[in-house]
Amino acid sequence: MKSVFTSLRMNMRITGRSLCFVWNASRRTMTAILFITFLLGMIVPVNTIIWSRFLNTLANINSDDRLSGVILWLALNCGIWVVNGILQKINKYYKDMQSDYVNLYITNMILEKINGLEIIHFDDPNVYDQINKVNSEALSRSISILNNLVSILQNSVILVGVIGIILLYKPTIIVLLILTFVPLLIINIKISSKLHTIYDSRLENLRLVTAIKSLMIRYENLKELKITQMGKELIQRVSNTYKKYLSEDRVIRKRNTTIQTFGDSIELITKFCFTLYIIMDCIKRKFSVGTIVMYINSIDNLMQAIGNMIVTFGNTYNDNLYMRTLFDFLDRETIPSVHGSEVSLTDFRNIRLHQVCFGYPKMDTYVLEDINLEIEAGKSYLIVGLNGSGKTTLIKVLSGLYEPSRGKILVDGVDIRAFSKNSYRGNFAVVFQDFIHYPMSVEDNIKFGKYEHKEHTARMYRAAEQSGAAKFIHKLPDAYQTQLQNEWSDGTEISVGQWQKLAITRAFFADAPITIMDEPTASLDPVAENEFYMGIEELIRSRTCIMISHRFTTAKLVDQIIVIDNHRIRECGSFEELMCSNGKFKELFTLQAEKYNLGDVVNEAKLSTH
Ligand SMILES: Nc1ncnc2c1ncn2[C@@H]1O[C@H](COP(=O)(O)OP(=O)(O)OP(=O)(O)O)[C@@H](O)[C@H]1O
Repeated sequence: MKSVFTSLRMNMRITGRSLCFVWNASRRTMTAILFITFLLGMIVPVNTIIWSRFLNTLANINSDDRLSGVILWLALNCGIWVVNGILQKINKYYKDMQSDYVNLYITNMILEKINGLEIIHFDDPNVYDQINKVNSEALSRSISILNNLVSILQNSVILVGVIGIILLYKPTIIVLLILTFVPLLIINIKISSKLHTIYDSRLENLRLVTAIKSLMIRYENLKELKITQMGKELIQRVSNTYKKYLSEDRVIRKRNTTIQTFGDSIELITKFCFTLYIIMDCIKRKFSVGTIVMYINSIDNLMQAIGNMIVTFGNTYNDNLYMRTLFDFLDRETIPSVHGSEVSLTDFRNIRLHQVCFGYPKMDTYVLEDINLEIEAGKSYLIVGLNGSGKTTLIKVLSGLYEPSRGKILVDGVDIRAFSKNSYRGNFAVVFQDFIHYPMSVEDNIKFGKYEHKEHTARMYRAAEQSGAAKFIHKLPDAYQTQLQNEWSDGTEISVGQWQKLAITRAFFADAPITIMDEPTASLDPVAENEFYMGIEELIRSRTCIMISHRFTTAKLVDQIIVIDNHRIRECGSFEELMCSNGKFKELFTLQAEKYNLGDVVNEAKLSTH
């Protein structure tokens, strides 16, 4: 019993919060809907009375002068239906508009929340399930919540009206009728709850199916899919998942249809019994035809209103299950990225990582262990190490995307936890390995590096010259205005290396105090790579720059090389120092130089270190 009350209280709380959402989405439209719905609800009992008057007048007709009374009641009845039709149409218009407003309101809140989440939240698969659910159902739930609200209001008004009429006749009928419907209400709620649990358990698998479907229509995936001919296998996997649920759904639907048919039959039999009782009783008490019809219609309306209310409560319960997920998601605790003091690194002296350890969630080992490192303003760094050694993780921690699990990061002695995350991150321009391909124009792809400087078009041209992107951009159909990607009208596809040049240009455009590039030349041809490094010499000298690269030709350009091995910093020093120390860097460098037949470079390095 206690759990029923807890559940009821929780549902009422959720319904209350949902109503606030609907109300806040557009108060004006909602006021119009409430007013019209109230009028529509009033029409039913009023019309019942009018119709009974009409029948009574008709039954008593015995001279011509009574005909005008009949016509009047009939005209009133007709007028009510016309008004009813007009109000229904106006209400539909407002309801459609309000559903859109609610959808927009909820979608905005979801997106704001997603935007406010930290990367660490996205390491949890439950977050994806939650986001997928709240996103995909936002529109249908907005419509449903609104319809339920309107239905509850309209049926409440009808109930009050017809209960008023029936009270004049026999109050006990109302109690009996309501009792008949209680089991139906419970069955309805049970069905909704069960369905929700079943659908919730499918979320991750359905998300996977959606991921496979979108994978199959992504342009960059097509070539590999055609060569490997894995399309059929992917279709099979999608189809198997659906088939599994289809057979589950068949059983559920069969059972629900049986229960609902049984419920409907009970409802009809109850209605027949009450109608029969009223007719017999009214004849015995010598009531007029109009009055008998009025009571029968009232019972009919009352049953219909209660039936509607039950369906609506079932739907509301269902919506509440969705809204609970939504509210849980919106209430997820996040530290606002603007929390803390502002920081600008335009004239910082150093950033120090002090005994920093970091492990991703769900991992019981550290990816970075005991990192002690000093990044000095104006110097350039190269981070090298084997795959998976923790290089990218180091820059994610350094740029404030993840907080260290242990240890601290200090800017000129001040712990970065004192700064607002947004403000601290704003000091970095980072070219990640998996940079974004914005489905927009070249100009947008560059200016998104620092959109508050979007008016600085000369800076965009300069950045494109520095990165070496300007040459290919000029050859595009609309140069900087060219829409990128084939899947959009007038879209142009560019090569992987050209995308990379755009990502680099974006970082240059940002002109941040610290520039970080993770494998910036991975997709560039040797000429482009050479041009790139010649082009960035000035950049490297003019600001703090950190690069990650497996190509050791970069090593001589930078002030310091940081060697990460097995999640720890093993060596740190200039090219000459590391070549002297006969450590990991020299081993890797020699290996690469020999492989690419760069013997001269090795010899030169050997000479310069002696
Ligand atoms: N989001 C994540 N969640 C869990 N583990 C992760 C995550 N990102 C990376 N890792 C793990 O952390 C380790 C270090 O990854 P990282 O990307 O830092 O390596 P890297 O040195 O940059 O490698 P590469 O040279 O291949 O780019 C790897 O073992 C990787 O599997």
